[in-house]
Amino acid sequence: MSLHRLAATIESRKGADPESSWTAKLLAKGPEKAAQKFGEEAVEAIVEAVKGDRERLVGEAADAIYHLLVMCAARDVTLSDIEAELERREGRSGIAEKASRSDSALKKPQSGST
Ligand SMILES: N=c1c2ncn([C@@H]3O[C@H](COP(=O)(O)OP(=O)(O)OP(=O)(O)O)[C@@H](O)[C@H]3O)c2ncn1[C@@H]1O[C@H](COP(=O)(O)O)[C@@H](O)[C@H]1O
Repeated sequence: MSLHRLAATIESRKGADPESSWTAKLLAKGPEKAAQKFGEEAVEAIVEAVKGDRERLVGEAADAIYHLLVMCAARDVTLSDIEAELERREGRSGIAEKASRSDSALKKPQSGST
């Protein structure tokens, strides 16, 4: 299933019957619960990555991505919003981005300094 199909399914579950849909049930519990579930699933993926179990990591990564999208949907952040942010960053190395952040931190006056 493509991420866009998954995101559209999640969106369609807003207001659906929580008895028939896990997504609707989770969304009905609010953004905090969705965030908690994403945290749990992310930790499970981390555990499998550290252990090096490739097959289980695939499963946990899928759970984590699904729960990340539900958490974002609960705050009305769409996959398109995330893609737009990724596109904005495209072509800019993470190393250059980090360097520009530490440059600006150096230029920033320290709090309490005169
Ligand atoms: N990708 C997923 C997906 N990944 C994980 N899950 C569910 O997420 C839940 C999390 O598992 P847990 O073991 O943590 O759940 P739990 O222990 O019952 O939860 P707690 O009581 O601990 O809170 C399980 O019930 C999984 O089935 C998912 N549920 C749905 N989807 C996708 O979303 C679509 C719509 O699903 P429904 O909204 O259920 O129709 C499906 O067709 C899938 O494509």
